[in-house]
Amino acid sequence: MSGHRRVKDIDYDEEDLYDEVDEDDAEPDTQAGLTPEDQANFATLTPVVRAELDEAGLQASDREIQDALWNYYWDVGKSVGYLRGLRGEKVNDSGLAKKEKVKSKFEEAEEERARKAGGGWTSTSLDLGRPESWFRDVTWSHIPEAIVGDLMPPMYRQPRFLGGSSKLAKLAEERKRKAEAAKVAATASSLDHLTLDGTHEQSKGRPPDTQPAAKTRKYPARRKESSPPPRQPEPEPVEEVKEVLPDLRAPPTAFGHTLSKSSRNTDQRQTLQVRNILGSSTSPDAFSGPSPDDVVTRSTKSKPQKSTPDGVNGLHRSVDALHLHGTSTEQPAAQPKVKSKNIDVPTVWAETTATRRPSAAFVVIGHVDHGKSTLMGRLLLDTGAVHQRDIDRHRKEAAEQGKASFALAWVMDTSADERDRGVTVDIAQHYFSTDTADFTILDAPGHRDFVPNMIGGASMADLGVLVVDANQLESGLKGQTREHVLLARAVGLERVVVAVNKMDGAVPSWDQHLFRSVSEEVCKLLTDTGFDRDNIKVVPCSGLNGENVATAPAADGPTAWVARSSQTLIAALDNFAASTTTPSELLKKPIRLQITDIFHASSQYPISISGRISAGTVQIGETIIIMPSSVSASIKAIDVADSPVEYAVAGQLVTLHLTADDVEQLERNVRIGDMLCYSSSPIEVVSDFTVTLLSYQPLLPGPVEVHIGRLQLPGRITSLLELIDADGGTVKKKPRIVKAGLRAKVKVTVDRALPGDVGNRVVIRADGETFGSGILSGLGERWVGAASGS
Ligand SMILES: Nc1nc2c(ncn2[C@@H]2O[C@H](COP(=O)(O)OP(=O)(O)OP(=O)(O)O)[C@@H](O)[C@H]2O)c(=O)[nH]1
Repeated sequence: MSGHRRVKDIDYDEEDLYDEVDEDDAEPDTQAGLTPEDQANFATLTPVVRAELDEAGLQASDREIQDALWNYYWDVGKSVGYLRGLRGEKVNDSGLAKKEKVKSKFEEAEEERARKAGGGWTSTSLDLGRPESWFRDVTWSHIPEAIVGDLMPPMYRQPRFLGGSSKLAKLAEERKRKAEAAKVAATASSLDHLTLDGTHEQSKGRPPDTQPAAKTRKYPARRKESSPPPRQPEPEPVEEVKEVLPDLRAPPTAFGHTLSKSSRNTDQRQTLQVRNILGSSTSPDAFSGPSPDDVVTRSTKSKPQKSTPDGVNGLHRSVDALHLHGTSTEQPAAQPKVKSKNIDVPTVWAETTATRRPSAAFVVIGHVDHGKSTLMGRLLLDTGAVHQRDIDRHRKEAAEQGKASFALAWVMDTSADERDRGVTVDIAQHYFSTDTADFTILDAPGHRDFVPNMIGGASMADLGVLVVDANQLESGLKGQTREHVLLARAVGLERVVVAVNKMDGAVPSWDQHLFRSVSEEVCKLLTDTGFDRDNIKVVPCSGLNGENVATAPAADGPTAWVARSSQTLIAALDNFAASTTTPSELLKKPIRLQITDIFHASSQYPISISGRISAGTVQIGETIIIMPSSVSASIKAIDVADSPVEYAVAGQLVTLHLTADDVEQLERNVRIGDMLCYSSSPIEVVSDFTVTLLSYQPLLPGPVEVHIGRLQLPGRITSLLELIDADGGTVKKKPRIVKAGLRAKVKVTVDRALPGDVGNRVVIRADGETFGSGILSGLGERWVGAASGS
């Protein structure tokens, strides 16, 4: 249990704010910190599980039952199953007949390998499970590599739950495990096939000419992270040759030898030749260098670099950046020249204001399943951004999976994972236009496991659309409705449209009283969190049926009051878009863009990144650097809302198509959360900073997660500097603890290089909860390690 969780459970009084806190005395009460909903669930479900165990003639303590319920998200069946398993093992331990467990092929292979390796310990001898499963239930993110390398096998059974792992995390883990097992099997079989010494079995599947063609990877291939450096494959153990079979096949090619790295490869000459072409005759890995094709392509492409006085080719500017920050680990590459039109963007932008359509980006927030994705699918359908035939296709596919009601949501939830789970995982970005304005939708996940993605999405938005299920307000107020509202304010959003959704499902349908009470409660929550009442618009609607989304509902029947007195969701958005402007001073500042996505947009562009420009302007042909690595690149093309433009300004969400002489170097050094800037005015890269924040939970020095937009870093609160009042005046220096609801200045140290500016919005989280948020008010020591922070 982390320090923060302990602090949450401390029953302290005002005195404790300034006196010593003995953490050892602060033993948690296991029930403390539970929401009333959790407690109600325990109260109702514990007897149900007990009854099922009684039926099976088994006993369990309340604590065991509740631990199981907590872990399995109140799933009675799974909890009973777990506890039965637990009891079954105890019976076996006490000497009764033990059931023979049928071993999977994977387990058998693993045991065999362990036995051959001669280790004194096998996974079954102590029944510890496989090493990769020891920490499966532990929701550690960001384990420093050094620690991972030193992990020792625990000499006790790793509990199968109580690690705080969520159901979703388990699902994902299970899926990943299956995929890895399939990959291992596939790799093994293809390596068998490449063992060209006559010892392998004949293929048992289809003959080669009937094997399905390998799938080629199609663009766009969006990636969430930059490509990891090529891994050195581990040498495969060479199996004993037991029986020599007649070799009926053609001799292997040199490439085949190199690929299989067979120790029985007799054609050393050919293999060496290949390695020489690759330029690494000493390399143990044939793929650690560029391919022969790459070598040929590069030799025909490479031209001598021109050095220009303004440093457009990037060399001296990048070197400057290296001196300034000491974070780059590699020499910056000279940039290919991309022609810039040298547009005076701030002036042109000001001159064209009158002719531009209003535009805004909004983040869709709210509790899980309150209908965010469905409502956005509806908006896209009703504004013509997606076609009815696409929805029909989604409906058919969704119906095949027994999820017909998710057809509209599938417009937003495009990944297989999201569709399987029925929840949004990452931020989806879509565009639509109304008669008067252009919009970008950032659909945020509602589930608490994906709050970091929600923070990233909200940081890119001009306004929020809070979707509330009219019939489930309570669950939302206890869950992510409240947290999302808090975070939306924390990242600086000031305006919000509340969509009181699923009004069709109210009893009675479109109940006006229900709408009034829901809107009053939500408005109170918003104003209590700091939103101005004038900046809140509330509309009743049904995303599923489309009533009051793009068009007003029927003027008679249950929706008559809506048609009479409420604006549509689109009208509310149009109003806000009309008042969305970017201050002209912001355009004159140096460029700042936090990278929120990295991908290959097309074969034309080696690497593309997207994000919101928070200050300054960019135009085609400019050379930029990416911090903390200081790697430089040229802007080859720019897209705004999927359309090509010549320049873009602060406030816009853009995709920049980048190029560099050394694209691999660029790819290696760009990561989500990095900042794009000019080398002439680079962002500081620090290892600690001061944040002026409002605390939502009691704060003590200890480990935390730092969120700045899409950047998420492990770190720790190293000191509580002072408590302050609303005007920033000092109330108390060096408090021992910051009570929830107080303002404070706090020093935070991060474990990786942090590119940051004073004024950035910072969210501090720990244990999956938000502990405070505020503004970066002081930069600390410059980061001196590698840019990756490893
Ligand atoms: N009756 C009714 N059901 C709706 C409405 N909107 C959404 N639903 C249903 O609510 C369920 C959840 O909808 P989603 O759109 O996936 O909810 P979400 O808020 O996006 O969920 P996450 O992405 O997981 O946060 C689906 O079964 C929808 O069909 C509505 O207006 N009326």
